[in-house]
Amino acid sequence: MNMDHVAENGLVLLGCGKMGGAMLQGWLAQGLPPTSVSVIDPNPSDWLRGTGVGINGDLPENPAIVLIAVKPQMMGEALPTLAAMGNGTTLFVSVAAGTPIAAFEAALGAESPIVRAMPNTPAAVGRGITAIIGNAHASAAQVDLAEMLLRAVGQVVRLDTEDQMDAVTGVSGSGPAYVFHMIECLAAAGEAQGLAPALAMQLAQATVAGAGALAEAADETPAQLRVNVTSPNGTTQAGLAVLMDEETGLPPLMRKTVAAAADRSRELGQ
Ligand SMILES: NC(=O)C1=CN([C@@H]2O[C@H](COP(=O)(O)OP(=O)(O)OC[C@H]3O[C@@H](n4cnc5c(N)ncnc54)[C@H](O)[C@@H]3O)[C@@H](O)[C@H]2O)C=CC1
Ligand SMILES: O=C(O)[C@@H]1CCC=N1
Repeated sequence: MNMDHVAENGLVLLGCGKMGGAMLQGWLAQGLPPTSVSVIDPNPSDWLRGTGVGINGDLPENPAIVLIAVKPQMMGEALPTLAAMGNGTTLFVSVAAGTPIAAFEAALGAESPIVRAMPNTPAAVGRGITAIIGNAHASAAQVDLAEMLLRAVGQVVRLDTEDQMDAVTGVSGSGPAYVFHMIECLAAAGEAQGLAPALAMQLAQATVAGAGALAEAADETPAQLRVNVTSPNGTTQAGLAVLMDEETGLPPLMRKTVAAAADRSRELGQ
């Protein structure tokens, strides 16, 4: 099974908001024909209308993949729509935070192949990372198919157990928001030091993007890259003394942040 299988048999996207849209944008950019995509969404965006995909029209009888990207809170309403789809070969892939595989098996039948996935929005520019795990009825070929589809929009990692998904959600699913907030805070701190807002934002944005690119490209660890910036008794050392404080700095704050997101993921799964 490959992308041609998806193009031939069709992909149904249930919910095309920020995450569904980010992935769709990536797939279309990778050459998935818009005519092979059918979106179900009561509130299609202008961007979606301009893509040429099918919107709220006829659905393929046995699509290769049904991708579920509605809010976990909307799942109760959305699942009955799904139950009518697929014939045992259709693979269901859910990106919903919290919602366990068991909830889909209850709605779709325990024999349905299901992959639970946690992507993130950098998928829109092909730089996402998605963690996946299949249920007992997802064949190796079907998990491979999900991986191939998601690899079109970034990296893919496979999990050993479903309960890892809560921590993954706290780190990489929600993670882009932490980084965007860091850009906001860095820019605001620059303004507090007298820089004009636009200049402070340009410096903050380029610094985070550049540091991310360097961290990915370099052979050194992030810890070594940090040391490389830090001259003895220099400016970085003074700044890091605040940021790295084990009681008031980023380490306890990041632990609390990721724990709160992971806890919320567990809560959504109840
Ligand atoms: N936004 C993100 O960074 C990430 C989101 N997710 C997951 O993706 C899912 C969607 O999240 P977002 O895209 O952020 O939300 P969103 O609110 O932007 O998109 C949800 C979409 O579902 C549509 N919708 C509502 N009811 C529907 C129904 N009954 N049938 C079909 N479509 C329906 C809405 O019109 C909307 O376009 C959630 O389950 C979330 O946990 C996962 C990883 C990252
Ligand atoms: O905030 C949320 O619940 C979703 C899941 C991960 C990122 N956004």
